[in-house]
Amino acid sequence: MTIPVITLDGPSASGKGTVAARVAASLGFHYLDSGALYRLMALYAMRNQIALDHEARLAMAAVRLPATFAEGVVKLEGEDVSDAIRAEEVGIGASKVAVLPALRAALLQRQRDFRQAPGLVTDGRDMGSVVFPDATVKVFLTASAAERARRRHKQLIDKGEAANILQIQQDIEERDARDAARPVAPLKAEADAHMLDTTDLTVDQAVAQVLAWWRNTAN
Ligand SMILES: Nc1ncnc2c1ncn2[C@@H]1O[C@H](COP(=O)(O)OP(=O)(O)O)[C@@H](O)[C@H]1O
Ligand SMILES: Nc1ccn([C@H]2C[C@H](O)[C@@H](COP(=O)(O)OP(=O)(O)O)O2)c(=O)n1
Repeated sequence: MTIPVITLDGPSASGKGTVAARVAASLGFHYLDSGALYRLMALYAMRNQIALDHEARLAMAAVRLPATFAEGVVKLEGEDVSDAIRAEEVGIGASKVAVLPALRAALLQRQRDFRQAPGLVTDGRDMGSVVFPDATVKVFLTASAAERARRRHKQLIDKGEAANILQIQQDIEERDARDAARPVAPLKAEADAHMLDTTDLTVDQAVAQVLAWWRNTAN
């Protein structure tokens, strides 16, 4: 029997990670935040003075990236970088290294290894299109750019970071444009994905909708 996978793809701050983690907890499934891998690569490059477009060096580093994920803690070379990878400039850097085909290829198997019984919930940009094209349920999550900027702004303020909502919206829109325009694994809704616009939904409502699609497919 193939191990079930639920994929959530979509633009920045649409709520993918929040919904995916909740769905995974509710079903007792594993959870993969694929964006964290791209963020780790960006942080690694920034810390080691590797240019964000140095494809050969970054692809090589991706294969043996000394990173671990355990109980919500992300470590790079043994150091807890869970907060560091969430910084806005690391998100922008992640979107830049994510255009490199060799780096994406180097991360592919690493992501597929997360497909473990009893199942996996994963979020990113190409989970349903490239990494798990045979996923049981595919969801494309969206929200208006203004609502997404508001959410990211609130997240940063709650963490005690200074943030300007207009700057955030501009960064988000630039990042989405780059993620959607790249030739390899661009951000786009698959024909077989369920569309979920969360602009006017609560987290509970979004989670309930994904679980309903899962139950319809699994039974
Ligand atoms: N309906 C909703 N669905 C998902 N997240 C929401 C919703 N409403 C508000 N949020 C909030 O939006 C913020 C951004 O969500 P996050 O999961 O980090 O997005 P992404 O992984 O797409 O970047 C979180 O603080 C989350 O609680
Ligand atoms: N499967 C993925 C996941 C992320 N990326 C890239 C593109 C995104 O702009 C960055 C950061 O992704 P992440 O999901 O962590 O970002 P957000 O939380 O949605 O703002 O990584 C990707 O190309 N493919």
